[in-house]
Amino acid sequence: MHPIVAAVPRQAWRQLAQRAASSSSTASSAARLSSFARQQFSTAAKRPIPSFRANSTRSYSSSSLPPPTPPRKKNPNELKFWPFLVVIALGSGGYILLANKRNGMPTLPPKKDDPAGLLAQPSKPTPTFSPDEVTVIFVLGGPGAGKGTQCANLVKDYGFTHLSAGDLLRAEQDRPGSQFGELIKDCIKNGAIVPMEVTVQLLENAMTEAINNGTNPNKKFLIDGFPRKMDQALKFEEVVCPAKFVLFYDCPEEEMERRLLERGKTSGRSDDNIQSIKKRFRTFIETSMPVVDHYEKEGRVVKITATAAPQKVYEATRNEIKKFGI
Ligand SMILES: Nc1ncnc2c1ncn2[C@@H]1O[C@H](COP(=O)(O)OP(=O)(O)O)[C@@H](O)[C@H]1O
Ligand SMILES: O=c1ccn([C@@H]2O[C@H](COP(=O)(O)OP(=O)(O)O)[C@@H](O)[C@H]2O)c(=O)[nH]1
Repeated sequence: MHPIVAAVPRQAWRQLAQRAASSSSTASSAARLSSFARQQFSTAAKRPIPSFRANSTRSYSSSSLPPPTPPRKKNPNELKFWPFLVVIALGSGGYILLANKRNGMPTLPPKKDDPAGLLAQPSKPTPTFSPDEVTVIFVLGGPGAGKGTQCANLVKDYGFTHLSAGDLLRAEQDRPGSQFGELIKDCIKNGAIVPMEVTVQLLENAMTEAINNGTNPNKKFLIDGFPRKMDQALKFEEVVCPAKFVLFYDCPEEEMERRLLERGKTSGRSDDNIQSIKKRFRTFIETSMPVVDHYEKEGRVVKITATAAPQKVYEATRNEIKKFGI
């Protein structure tokens, strides 16, 4: 039996035969069709439906030819191919037209001094500051973990310059005429991260100023609350200065929340309220912790438990940074 014949559902054949019987002008043609259908069902039940894949190499000899195909009723659900052909034809035509048009367009002349086009690729920038001359330590931890408190201690004893990314952003937000004021205000209130270009530039400017005005002769910087997102981390180390290591203050959320609500009584900060605090915690977990994990994998994280009293946390900090020659 022909594969298409075998694949026609039994119900369809029956309907076909019945319709033919009722509409046919001669009873004999209806009977012929009906008997043909019966024959097909009985053989179809015995023979498996041929699989095109299994028989793809088989050739039919004339003796094994399938029986004559019965008249085929058009299936209203049958997939129409002509719309696909039209789409393919139109697409190919459009492509050819475009390609021909481009052929006539002028192209950039090859550079004489760069025949291989290597200079066309932007080269990796050299950081503004060399880590051999400038020491950068990133200070990370959740909001309220005590980063600012510990940085103040380190400044006193080690002569670091403390640059808080949050403080720099708040100053830029309040600077008259700043084009980023509104954006920064919005981000801080919602605990979101300000686009890295702004923060990286503010930090680089502050470092340059501290080095140039002689307030930081030993060129040691604590960069507090930064980087809070992977793109910032990569960008800063690429264009400004690679960091020596990361000081990470680890503190549970309940404790940080308690500290921030207490700080909020006097800080005047737009984000030291419970709604903003919750958003900041979320950003910290989702966006900033991956930065810590990244540096941890590189063996560049000094992790300090920040739940004890400030002085105890500071002692732990001193002990740990000794290991990095500080
Ligand atoms: N170890 C600590 N124990 C209790 N309170 C602390 C501790 N460290 C800091 N604080 C207080 O918690 C609040 C948040 O500290 P801060 O240093 O401003 O955190 P961060 O810079 O990480 O946001 C401040 O009010 C600070 O005085
Ligand atoms: O690199 C940074 C650092 C801070 N912020 C924004 O500044 C806010 C306050 O940061 P800060 O470090 O001053 O405070 P913390 O949340 O650590 O208490 C953050 O929630 C962010 O909205 C930012 O966008 N990028």
